[in-house]
Amino acid sequence: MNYNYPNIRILMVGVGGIGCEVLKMVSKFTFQEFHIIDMDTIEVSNLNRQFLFRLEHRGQSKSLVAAQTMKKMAPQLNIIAHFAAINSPGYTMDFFRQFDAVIMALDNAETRSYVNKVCHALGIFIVDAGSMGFKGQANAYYEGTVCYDCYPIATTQKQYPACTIRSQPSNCTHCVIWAKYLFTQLFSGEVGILEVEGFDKTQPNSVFSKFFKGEEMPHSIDIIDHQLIQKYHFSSRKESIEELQGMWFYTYNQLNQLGVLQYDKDDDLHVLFIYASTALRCRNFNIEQYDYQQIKSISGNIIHAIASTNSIVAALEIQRLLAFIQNHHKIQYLQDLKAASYVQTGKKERILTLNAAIPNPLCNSCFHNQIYTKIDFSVVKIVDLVTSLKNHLNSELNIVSLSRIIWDDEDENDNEAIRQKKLNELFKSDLDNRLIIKSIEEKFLAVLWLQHLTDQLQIQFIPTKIENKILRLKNPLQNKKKERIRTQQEIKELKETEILPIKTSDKFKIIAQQKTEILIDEEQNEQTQQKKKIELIID
Ligand SMILES: Nc1ncnc2c1ncn2[C@@H]1O[C@H](COP(=O)(O)OP(=O)(O)OP(=O)(O)O)[C@@H](O)[C@H]1O
Ligand SMILES: [Zn+2]
Repeated sequence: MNYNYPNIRILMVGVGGIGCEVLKMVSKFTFQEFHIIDMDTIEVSNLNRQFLFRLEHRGQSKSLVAAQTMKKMAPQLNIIAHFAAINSPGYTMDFFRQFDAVIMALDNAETRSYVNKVCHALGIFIVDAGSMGFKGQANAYYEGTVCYDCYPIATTQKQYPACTIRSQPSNCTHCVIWAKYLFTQLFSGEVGILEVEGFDKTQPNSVFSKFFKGEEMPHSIDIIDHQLIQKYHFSSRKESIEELQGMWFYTYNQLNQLGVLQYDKDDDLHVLFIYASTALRCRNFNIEQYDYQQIKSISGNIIHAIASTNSIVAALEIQRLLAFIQNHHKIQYLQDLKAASYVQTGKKERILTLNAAIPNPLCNSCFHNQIYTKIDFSVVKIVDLVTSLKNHLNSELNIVSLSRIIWDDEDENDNEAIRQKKLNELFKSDLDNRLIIKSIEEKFLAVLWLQHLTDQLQIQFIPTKIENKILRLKNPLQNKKKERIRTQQEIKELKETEILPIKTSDKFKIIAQQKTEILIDEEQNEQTQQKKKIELIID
C-alpha cells in the first residue's frame, strides 16, 4: 500500500488518548506536513493509554513530546507541533486554510463545534472521533453532509469520561474527576494517579499543602486554622474557604482511619470529601462550582477511558481520511461513508450502520453563505461596520455574535449604546468575531467572519528539554495561499474569497472582494429561494 501523500497537509487537534492512537497509525505515512496541537501537559494518569508519553515526560507539553517521539519513529511524517489551544488567538482562518483535512481527537463539544464552524467556512474536510468507555464513534464531515452542529447533542448526558486530569481544569467536572482520583490515591491504596511524592499521608496539613497550595494554581489556598479541623458547616451552596477547609480536614481524618476504601457514591462521608476537594480546587482555579447534588451525581458516573476503544475509533478516523484523500472527487462515496458510524456495545455488536442524517437547514455552522475578511478591530466601530453592511445589503439588519446581540434595527436604544464602540471593545469570546446577519424582512441570512488585521500566530513556550527545532513557527499572514489539489479546488469553488489588503481609515468601507459570487438564500427552500449577490468592494 502506498501511503505517500506529499501534497496533503493535515492538522490534528488534540493529542490525548485518541490523538496518540492516530499518530501510531500514521507512522508509516508521508504527508507534506502533519501539524498537531494541544494545550495540555502530560499527567501520570495519561500514561496507561497515551503510549507516546513516559513517566519522565510528566508536566511537559503533550504535542511537543508527541512530536519529539514521532520524529524518531517516523521522520518522513514531517510533524509540526503547536503547544496551544486551537481556539486561542493567532490560530486564525489563515492558519486553518493551509490544511486539506482536520482530524479532531478531542474531549469536549465546544472545541469540536468551533473547529467544525471554521472548517465549514473554509471547506476543509473533518474527521472526528470520540469514546466513552466501550462505546465510540467516528464521523466525517464535509460540505453537503450533515455537520457536527446540525443536530444538538443530548443535554441529559449522564456519564462523564474520566479522561485527562487536567492540570488546568476549565470546568467543575474536571475538578470532580480530579477529586475522585485524589480519593483513590489517598484511600484506596492505589498509586501513580496523582503525583505521589511530597506529602505524608498521616499529616493532613502536608496532604492539603501538596494539593491545594502552590504556584501552579492561580489561587493558592493557605491552611487557615487548626481549630477548624474538627468541625465544618454544610449549610449553603457557597461555603467559605474556612468551611470548606474544615469539611476537608474533617472528612480526611475520618476516612484515613477506615483502612482501604472503595469509593461509594452513597456514602455521605465519601461524597463529602469529594465535594470539599472539588470545591477547593474550583477555588484554586477560579471556576464556578456545581452544587452538592450535581457533584455527587458526577462522581458516581465517571466512565473510564478504554485504550482499545480509542484505538478503534482512531482507525476509523484514518479510514475516513484515506477515503477522502483517495476519493475526494466522489462525493457520493463520502456520503455513503458518512452513514457508517461505529458503536461498540457490551453485546458484542460491533458496527452499527446509522442512517445518514440530512444537513439541518437551520444550522448556521454549515450553510453556504459564509464570508470572511480582515479588518482592524481596534479602529473599526460598530456603526461603521453596520452602515457598510446595510448599504451593501440594502436591508434592516439583526446581527448577533456568540455572546451578544451586536445590532438590532428593531431596537434603537440598544444600538445607540454601542454604536461608537470599536470591535475589540465588544468581542469577548472565541467566536464573537463570527457574526450571524439576518435581514429584518427575513430575506436572507449570512455569516460574516471577521479577523483582526494584525493577528499573529503566537505559540507559548514552556521550558522543556525538547529542542525547539521541532516547532516551526509561522506567521500565517505571510503564508502564501497554498495551491490546493485540483479536485478539491473544484469542490470548494464557492467558498473561495480573495482577501485583499484593507486600508483602515475612519471612513471604513467594506470589506473584501468576492472572487466568485456569494449567494444568499433564505431557508434553503428551493421554491422561495431568493438570491442576492453581495458585492463587497474595498475602497
Ligand atoms: N481547544 C483545544 N485545543 C487543543 N487541544 C484541546 C482542546 N480541547 C481539548 N484538547 C485536547 O484534547 C485532548 C483530548 O484527549 P483526552 O485523552 O482527554 O481524550 P480523548 O483523546 O478523547 O481520549 P480519552 O477520553 O480516552 O482519554 C486533550 O489532550 C486536550 O488537551
Ligand atoms: Zn450543520
